[in-house]
Amino acid sequence: MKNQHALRIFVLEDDVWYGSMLEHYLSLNPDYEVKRFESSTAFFDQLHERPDVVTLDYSMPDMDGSAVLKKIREVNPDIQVIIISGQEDVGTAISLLKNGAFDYIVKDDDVKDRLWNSLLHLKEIVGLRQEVEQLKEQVGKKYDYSKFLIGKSEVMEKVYGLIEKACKTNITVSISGETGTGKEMVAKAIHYNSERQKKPFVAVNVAAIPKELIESELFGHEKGAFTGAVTRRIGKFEEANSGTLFLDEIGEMDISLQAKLLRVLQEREITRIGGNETVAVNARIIVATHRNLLEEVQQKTFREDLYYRLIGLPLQLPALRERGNDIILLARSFIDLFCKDNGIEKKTLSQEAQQKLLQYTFPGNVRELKSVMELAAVMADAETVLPEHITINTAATVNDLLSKERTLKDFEIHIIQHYLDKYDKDVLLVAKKLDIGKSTIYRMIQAGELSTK
Ligand SMILES: Nc1ncnc2c1ncn2[C@@H]1O[C@H](COP(=O)(O)OP(=O)(O)OP(=O)(O)O)[C@@H](O)[C@H]1O
Repeated sequence: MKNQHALRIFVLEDDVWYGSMLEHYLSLNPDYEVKRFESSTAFFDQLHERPDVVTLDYSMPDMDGSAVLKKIREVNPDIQVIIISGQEDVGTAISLLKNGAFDYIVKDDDVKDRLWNSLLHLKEIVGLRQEVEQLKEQVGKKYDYSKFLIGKSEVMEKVYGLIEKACKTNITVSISGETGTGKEMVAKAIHYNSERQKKPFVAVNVAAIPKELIESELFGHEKGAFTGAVTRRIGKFEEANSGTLFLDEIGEMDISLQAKLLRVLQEREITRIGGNETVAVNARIIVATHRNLLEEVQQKTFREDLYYRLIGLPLQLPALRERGNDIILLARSFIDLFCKDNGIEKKTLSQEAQQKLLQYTFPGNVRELKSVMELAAVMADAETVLPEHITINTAATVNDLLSKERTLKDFEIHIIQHYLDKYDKDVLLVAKKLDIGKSTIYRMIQAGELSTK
């Protein structure tokens, strides 16, 4: 069976007897896989197999040792080379070591021992290097999904799976989700974990730019293209070249501009406003919307052809209220972050405060939770955040309540809960305000449908 962690050694030695001796000797170590070559030509033919180490006879008849070393380093600088030389020549040895040889061993009586020790040393280095590579890979994974994006719920795990797929190719990604669910963060996670990570990530919020300016913002303009265009300006498409262009709130794009965007995406080139020259576009596109674009297509406010161009890999971000215990993970992380940034002592989240958070529907999603937790960290004087430190914007709850389709029973529960929250859990007052029997409320509390914490 092949030993996955074996050190792969190529022995390049024209002296058959000497080479066989080295091959036999090194093969005694079960952690070494040894291959022997008698000519440089045969050796270079097999170099694509990427040995970890080469033991190189300095005086090969078909190519001199320095040239072999140079060529190996050009092909793959990770391959370590141990020179084995018939003569002790300090000048040559130094020059070879300077040029990247790992060791220089003279063919004398000690050659086997020295080679053995040198390889042990090297194996340690190669092992460490592999370990570093593996750790880097793990850190890389952690970087995107746990440092940036917090959440372990099943729904978020699915999102991570899609992000991983999106990172591997240039496919257009369309992210949808309510406001504050982390659409921009996801777009960044994709960019910074894709091959384009070292190139620019350029975000444009389509809704935030006046209609008249968006075209020049995206495609740029030439000097004098319109009043106020005093200099030539490149647009976001050009700025994001080789990188990623994130078009946020794409559903807000004016229908006439949609036609222009479609043309750019089809032809992969832009023309700056007022210009004739075309410029190739190589930006990866990620779009986001809080709207249901398919509905917009049906209502003819979004072009169907553009919709199909942009849909690519659809990634639906769940609302915070669908992420279960992620609310607590996020809440804790926001408190920690806030305390750290402001140099105040760490605070913990009491059980009751956690319950209060879990009962709220967070229409503003993660963004809202973040500001609620920052305020809570300020309000809590001691080291524990209690329910009274958590200020929930009840007006938003009503809006959210009515904007969602629910069963009548669900509406009932949410409305009564909203009133209980608003009136400090005063059941009698709530019963009076809603004109319902207090026993109805008590029964629902007992059934666990309502909370008085
Ligand atoms: N999973 C997450 N982990 C940590 N922080 C998050 C997460 N999701 C969102 N956030 C934070 O919530 C805030 C809102 O995120 P972001 O701006 O990405 O949301 P959005 O969906 O793009 O919002 P909008 O719809 O308003 O454009 C940011 O401060 C972001 O750092």
